Amino acid sequence: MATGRNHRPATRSRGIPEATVARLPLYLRALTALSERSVPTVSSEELATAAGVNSAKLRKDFSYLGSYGTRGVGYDVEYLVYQISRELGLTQDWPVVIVGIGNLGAALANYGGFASRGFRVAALIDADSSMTGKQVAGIAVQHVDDLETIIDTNGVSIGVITTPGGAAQQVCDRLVAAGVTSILNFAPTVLTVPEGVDVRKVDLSIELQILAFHEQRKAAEELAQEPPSAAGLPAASEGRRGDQGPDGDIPAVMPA
Ligand SMILES: NC(=O)c1ccc[n+]([C@@H]2O[C@H](COP(=O)([O-])OP(=O)(O)OC[C@H]3O[C@@H](n4cnc5c(N)ncnc54)[C@H](O)[C@@H]3O)[C@@H](O)[C@H]2O)c1
Repeated sequence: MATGRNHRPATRSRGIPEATVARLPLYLRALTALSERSVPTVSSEELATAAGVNSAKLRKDFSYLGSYGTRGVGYDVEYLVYQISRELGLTQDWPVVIVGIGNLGAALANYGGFASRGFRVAALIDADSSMTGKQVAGIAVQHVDDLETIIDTNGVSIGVITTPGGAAQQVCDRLVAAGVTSILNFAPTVLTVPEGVDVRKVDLSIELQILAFHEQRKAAEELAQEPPSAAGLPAASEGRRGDQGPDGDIPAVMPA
C-alpha cells in the first residue's frame, strides 16, 4: 500500500518556509498567554523572548504573514493570534481519531488542550474487543474493524497512532487508505507513507536524550572551570573520565 516516503518542498504555498511554519505554534502559544492577560500590544523583542526565538528571526517570520508591526507600538496581539491561527488552519475544526487506547491513547483523549486549539477528538479506536463501548474521556471506544467507516463518517483527516510499534504501520496504512492525510505517530516505528501524507513523530525519549546530552555538557563545563587543586579533585582534563566515552569525549546523541 505504501509507496515511499513523503518528500515535501522546503516551502509551502504562499512561500512560507517550513522552518517558519514550525515556529508559528511557539509564537501562538506566547501570544495566547498575552491575550489571556488582556495585553493589547507586544514588541518583537518581548514576544521573541516569550517564544524562545531570536527577534530578527521573528520579524522575518512575521513578514511572511504580511505582519510588520507598528514602530514604537509593536504588534497587535489579537490580530496576530488571528493571523497565525488562520495560517495554521486553526480557525476551522479538525476532527481527530486516536488509534490505540491504552495508557498513552487514553491520556491524550483526556487532554483538554486539543479542543481549545481546534482539534476535536472525534473517535477512539482499539483492537481489543473488551474495550469496545467503554467510555474514555466521555467517548465510547470503537473497534478497529470499523476504522474505515469511522474515518468516513467523521470526515477525519488527522490520525493519532498510539498502538504498540508492531501494529503502527498496518494502522497507518489503513488510516491512509481510508482518507487520512496527516498522522501524528507516537509509536517507536518509522512509518512509510505515500506522497501527500504528512507524518509527525513524537518521541519523548529522544527529547530526554537531548536533555541528558546538555546536562552532561554543563557538568563537563563546570568541572573545567574548577581550579585543579579544589577539594583535592583531579585536574579538569582528567575529571569524570569514567562518566564519558572511553576517550573522555562526550558521546553524541543518536536519534532513534
Ligand atoms: N512517543 C513517546 O514519547 C511515547 C511515550 C510513551 C509511549 N509511547 C508508545 O506509545 C504506544 C502506546 O503505549 P501505551 O503505554 O499506551 O501502550 P498500551 O499497551 O497501554 O496501549 C496500546 C493499545 O493499543 C491497542 N492496539 C494494539 N494493536 C492495535 C491495532 N492494530 N489497532 C488498534 N489498537 C491496537 C491495544 O489494545 C492497547 O489498548 C507504544 O508504541 C509506546 O511505545 C510513545
